[in-house]
Amino acid sequence: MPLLVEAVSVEFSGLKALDTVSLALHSGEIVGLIGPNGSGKSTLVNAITGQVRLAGGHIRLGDKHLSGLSPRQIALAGISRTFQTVRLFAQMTVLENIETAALAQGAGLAEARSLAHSLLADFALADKAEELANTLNYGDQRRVEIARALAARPKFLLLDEPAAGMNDAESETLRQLLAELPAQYQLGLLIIDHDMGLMMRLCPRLHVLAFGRTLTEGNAEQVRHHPAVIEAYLGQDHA
Ligand SMILES: Nc1ncnc2c1ncn2[C@@H]1O[C@H](COP(=O)(O)OP(=O)(O)OP(=O)(O)O)[C@@H](O)[C@H]1O
Repeated sequence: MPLLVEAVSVEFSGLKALDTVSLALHSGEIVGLIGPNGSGKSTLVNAITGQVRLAGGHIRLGDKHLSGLSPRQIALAGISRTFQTVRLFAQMTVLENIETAALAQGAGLAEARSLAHSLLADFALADKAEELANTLNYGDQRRVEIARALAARPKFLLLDEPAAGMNDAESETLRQLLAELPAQYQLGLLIIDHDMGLMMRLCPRLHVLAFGRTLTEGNAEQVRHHPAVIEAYLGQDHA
């Protein structure tokens, strides 16, 4: 059951943040969403999760229409996300952060606890289970966020800049972890990040946005050499 973004447009007081963007994401695959600052990447994730209203187009999970549903309903339908900035419950333990997400999706107490322990083991965070979330180092906090998003047992996971603020070693550890997720948890992964090294190595398919429109889609080699992509990135400070 693919996640389908069909000719989606989003406007903010006249500005077209997204203009007829289409994208398909299947279970088991990783798609990277790249583009210069302000090109509409976060807006696309916000559109999928119901955080912004569509000015046009549709979003579907297989036959089920997601557009028009509330963020909560969309989450319950199987879409989880993380945000650009860390949004953990700072005064809860790492374990409680993950358990809470499982409970919110309807898991029972015992089930939530066992799922949380197994996620912490998968993410090499078991020894941090009883620590307060805000005492963890930055890289660990970002991994707890991904584990928490997985506690909802999503069919699709949308990650908005998970490597932001990470050093090269942390980013490489994250890449290895993310590469395993689609097979390990039977999900499709959509990832936004400005770390082009990470994106090119992690994502077999890249979808490129500029000024709210799709520039191209392809593998790392195709995208890297695409004249319009080179031009779009040359027009800004960093890529
Ligand atoms: N809530 C909002 N209200 C008004 N304008 C917005 C809002 N959210 C985004 N925008 C505008 O929409 C455009 C796309 O923004 P968006 O954050 O989706 O880009 P992005 O590609 O994720 O950028 P970055 O890489 O810097 O995070 C920008 O011009 C931005 O200023």
